[in-house]
Amino acid sequence: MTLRFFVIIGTLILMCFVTSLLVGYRYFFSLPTINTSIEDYQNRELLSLKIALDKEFIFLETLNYDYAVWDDTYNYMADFDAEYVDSNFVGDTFYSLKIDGVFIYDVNFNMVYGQAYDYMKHTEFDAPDLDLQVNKLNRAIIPNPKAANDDNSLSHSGFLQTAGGPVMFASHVIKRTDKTGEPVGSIVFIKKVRPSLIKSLAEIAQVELSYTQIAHGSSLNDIATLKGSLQEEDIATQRKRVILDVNGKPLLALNIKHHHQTLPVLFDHYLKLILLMFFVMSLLGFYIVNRYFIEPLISGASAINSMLVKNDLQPLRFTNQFLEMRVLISGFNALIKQVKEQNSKLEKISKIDGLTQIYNRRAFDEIIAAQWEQAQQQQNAFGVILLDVDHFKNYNDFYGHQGGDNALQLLAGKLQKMAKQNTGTVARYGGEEFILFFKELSYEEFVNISQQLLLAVRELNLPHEASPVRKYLTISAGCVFATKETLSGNNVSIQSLIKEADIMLYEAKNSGRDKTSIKSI
Ligand SMILES: Nc1nc2c(ncn2[C@@H]2O[C@H](COP(=O)(O)OP(=O)(O)OP(=O)(O)O)[C@@H](O)[C@H]2O)c(=O)[nH]1
Repeated sequence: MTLRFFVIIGTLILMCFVTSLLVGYRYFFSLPTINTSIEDYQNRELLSLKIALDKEFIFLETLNYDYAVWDDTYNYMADFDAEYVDSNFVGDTFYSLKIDGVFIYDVNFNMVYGQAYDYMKHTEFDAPDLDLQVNKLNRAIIPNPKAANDDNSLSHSGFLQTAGGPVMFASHVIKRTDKTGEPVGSIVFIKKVRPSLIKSLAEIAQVELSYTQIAHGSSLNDIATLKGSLQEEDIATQRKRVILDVNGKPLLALNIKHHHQTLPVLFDHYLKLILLMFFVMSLLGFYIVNRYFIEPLISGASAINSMLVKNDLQPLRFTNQFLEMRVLISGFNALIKQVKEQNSKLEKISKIDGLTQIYNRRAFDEIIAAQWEQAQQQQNAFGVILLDVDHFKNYNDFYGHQGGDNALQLLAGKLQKMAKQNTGTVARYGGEEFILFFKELSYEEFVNISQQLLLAVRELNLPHEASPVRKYLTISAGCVFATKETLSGNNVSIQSLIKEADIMLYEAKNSGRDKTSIKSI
C-alpha cells in the first residue's frame, strides 16, 4: 500500500466518520428536540384556538342563561304577552348582545316566538331551519326540558347549519329567576359564523385561519375535529380541522396555518455548511500532507531507487520546510557521503596490492582489458612486459622474508616510476612477478623501455649475495609488441599476448637471466 493511498483512504474514512457523526447527531438528538418543541408549540396553538372558540360559546351561553332564568321570560310562556318580546327583542337588543336571533319554544318544540336579525346589517332574515316542527333533526339544539334534572342538562350549545349559513347557538330551559316552576320551554340564541369571528379566533391563537363551509350531506371523515391538541399526526406548516354541527355532521372546515412555516429537515443549511467546511478542510489537509510530506517522500524514494538501479549513490537535492524532514535528508546525504568514501577506500583496497602499493592482478586484468579494447578500436600498437625477479627464492633464503618484501617494494616503486614516465601501467602480477603495458608507441620505443627497465633495476643496486647471476638484484623480462596491423587484424587477444610474454620470459630465464627477450607480432 502506498502512503498516498493510505492517506486518501484515511481521509475518506475520516470524512465518512465525521459525516455520520454530524448527521447522526442531527437525526437522533437535534432534530427530535426541535420537532418536539415545534409539536409543543403547535399543540398550544390548537389549544388556544379551542379555548378562544369555547370562550365565544361561554359568552353566548351566559347571555342566553340570563334570559332563560328570568321571571319575565317564564311568565311570557304563560300569557304570551307581546310586550315582553316587543320591549326585550328589538333591533338594539340584538346589536348590543351581538346575537343574530332569539327563538322560544314550548315543551313540544312549537316555536312561540322567533326573531332572526342580523345585528351587523340590522336586517331581519328568514331562519326556516329553526322551525323545529318542520326540521325535527334540529330539535337537538334545545335541551330536553322533561329530562332536565341538573344544571348541565338544562342548557345546550353548538353549531347549526342553516340556509343563511352556519350559526353558533346556545339554549337553555326557561325557569323562574329562583329556578322554580315546571318546565315550560326553552330559549335559543343564535349567532352567525362570520369572518370577523374567525379573525378574532386567529388573533388569539396566533395562527392564520380561514374557513370553508361544507356542503350539507358531505362527509369528511379523514379530517380531524377541532380539539386542543395534535391527534397522532406529525408537525406540519398547516392543517385542517372540521367543526361538526349539533347532529355530528361536518359544518365548517378550518384551514390553520401554523406559526412555523418551515419545518426542520435533516440536511439543513447549517449542517450542509458544516459538512462543506469539513470537506474543504479535509481536502486542504490532504493537499498539505501530500504536498509537504508525501511528495517529498515519493521523490526521495524514487531518487534512492534510481540510485540503486544505476548503482550511483548521490545526495538528495530537494529541500523541505520541516525540521525532521531536513534532518532526514541531511542524514541521508551524510550517509551517502560516508558510504561513497568507504566505497572509494574499498575500491582502492581491492585494486591496490597491499605490499607494493601498485595495482594488483585483479585491477590489472580490468584495466588492460579496457585498454586493449580501446587500442583495438583506435588501432594503436600495444606492448606487454612480464618480468620476474631472478632467484628470488635464494634472496628470501639469504635475507629473510622481510628483506624480500622490502626488495619487492623498492622494485615496484621503480617500475611504477618507469611506467609513469612512459605513460604505461604496472601491476604486481603475482609473487615476485610484475607486468607492464604500454600503448601508442613504436617498436623501437618499446625496446628502449624494456632495456631501461633492466638498467633501472640494476641501478637500484640491491645486493643479492645468493644470486648466481650477479651480486645485486636482477630481473628477467619477456616483452611482446603487437603492431597496429596486428590489432586491426583483430585475430589476437590480450590473453594470447600475455601468454606470448610469458614464453619470452621463460626464454630470458633460460638464456641466463638479467635479460629481456623481445618479440613483435
Ligand atoms: N618475501 C617475499 N617472497 C615472495 C613473495 N611472493 C613470492 N615470494 C617468493 O618468491 C620465490 C619465487 O621462487 P621461484 O618461483 O622458485 O623462482 P626464483 O627463485 O625467483 O627463480 P627464478 O624465477 O627461476 O629465477 C618463492 O620463494 C616465494 O616464496 C612475497 O610477497 N614476499
